[in-house]
Parts: sequence; structure tokens; C-alpha cells
Amino acid sequence: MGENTFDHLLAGWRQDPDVSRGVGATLPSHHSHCLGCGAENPHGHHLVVTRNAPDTVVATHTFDARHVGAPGIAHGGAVATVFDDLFGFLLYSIGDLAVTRKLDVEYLSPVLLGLEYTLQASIAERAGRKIHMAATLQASDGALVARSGALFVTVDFEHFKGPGRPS
Ligand SMILES: CCCCCCCC/C=C\CCCCCCCC(=O)SCCNC(=O)CCNC(=O)[C@H](O)C(C)(C)COP(=O)(O)OP(=O)(O)OC[C@H]1O[C@@H](n2cnc3c(N)ncnc32)[C@H](O)[C@@H]1OP(=O)(O)O
Repeated sequence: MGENTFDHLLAGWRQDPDVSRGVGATLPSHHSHCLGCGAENPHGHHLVVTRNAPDTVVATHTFDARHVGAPGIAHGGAVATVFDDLFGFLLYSIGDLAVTRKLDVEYLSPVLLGLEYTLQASIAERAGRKIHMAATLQASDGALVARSGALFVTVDFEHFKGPGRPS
């Protein structure tokens, strides 16, 4: 991503973090090449995420051959990627930038390739810079297949600048 593009992204977030979008709204991707939600990342999950309550977001996802771990089963890291990115959409409810400090995933049953799953994430608690979040991944029959918890920590814009990062 070119530096002008990244500056533009940060400026856009600063001006309008989309916190005002209503329940039922589809939220903007983090950026076009984001591994979780960017439409232009050929390796990405292309998540489309909707706000279904003020502090809750939902998405459906079908893992495919790009995400295979054991034959027919999604790689655990791919599942964690999707949880992490979904948590990133809760920042639109908060209006502050934050990054993942801790991510826990419980794999209760295999996540199968080619089946559509429903994911939901919500804010559990906010304390100072810390934002605790929780999420579920359910099969089409409602069975709980995986769940995740995350600790995000708010950061300022300078976090995204510096060595190795776009300036
Ligand atoms: C959504 C809008 C986007 C718009 C576009 C904008 C452009 C940006 C583009 C896109 C972004 C969105 C993309 C979302 C994708 C999903 C999110 C990711 O994948 S993020 C990448 C992975 N994560 C990192 O790379 C972090 C690396 N870690 C760090 O940089 C630091 O560790 C950081 C900033 C997280 C914290 O460092 P410290 O030095 O500032 O803070 P300390 O003091 O260590 O911790 C803060 C508090 O947290 C507690 N804490 C830390 N670890 C804890 C733990 N394990 N359990 C409980 N508390 C803990 C501490 O005790 C402290 O608490 P006390 O404030 O004192 O009360």
C-alpha cells in the first residue's frame, strides 16, 4: 500500500470512524488489501460484516481450499484470522483505533471447508485502553463450533508509523 493511500486511510478514519452507522448497516472493510476483509486481497477471506446491534457485528463465512489444514478441515490459523478481523470491526462501534494484544480460540469441533458458518462478535467490557471482546462461530444448524476471546488495546495514529511501516 502506498504511503499516500495509508495516510488517506488514517485521515478518513480520523474524520469519520463510522460510529454513527446504524444497526443493520454493512461496515466498510479495514482497507482493500486487508487479509480478513479486503476485496482486493487474493489470499483474503473477503469478510462482509454487518452491525446487528450497537456493540455486536455478524458475518457469514465459507472457508475454501486456500485455508486447508488437515484435509477437508480449515486451518486453525485461518479460523483465528477470521475471528481477529471480525473483532477489528467492533472498533467501528468504539470510534478508537485499537490492536490485538491477546487472542484466544477454542476449537470445539472441526471447521469444515465448503460449509457456510455464522460468526458473531461483541464487546464484553471496556476498561481504560483495554477492550475485551468475545465471538462465536456456529454451523448452519446452530451448533457452536468455535469461540474466541480477545483483548484489544487502544493506540494512537503514531502506532501505525515508524520503521517498516508506511510513513
Ligand atoms: C477498524 C478501523 C480501521 C481503519 C483504518 C485505520 C488504519 C489501520 C488499518 C488497519 C487496522 C485494523 C485491522 C484490524 C485487524 C485485526 C486486528 C489486528 O490484527 S492488529 C495486529 C496485531 N497486533 C499487533 O500488532 C499489536 C502489537 N502489540 C503492540 O503494539 C503493543 O503490545 C500494544 C500497543 C498492544 C500495547 O502496548 P503498550 O505498551 O501501549 O501497552 P501495555 O502497557 O503493554 O498494555 C496496555 C494495557 O493492557 C494490559 N494487558 C496487556 N496484556 C494483557 C493481557 N494478556 N491480559 C490482560 N491485560 C493485559 C496492560 O496491563 C495494560 O493495562 P493498563 O492500561 O495498565 O491497565
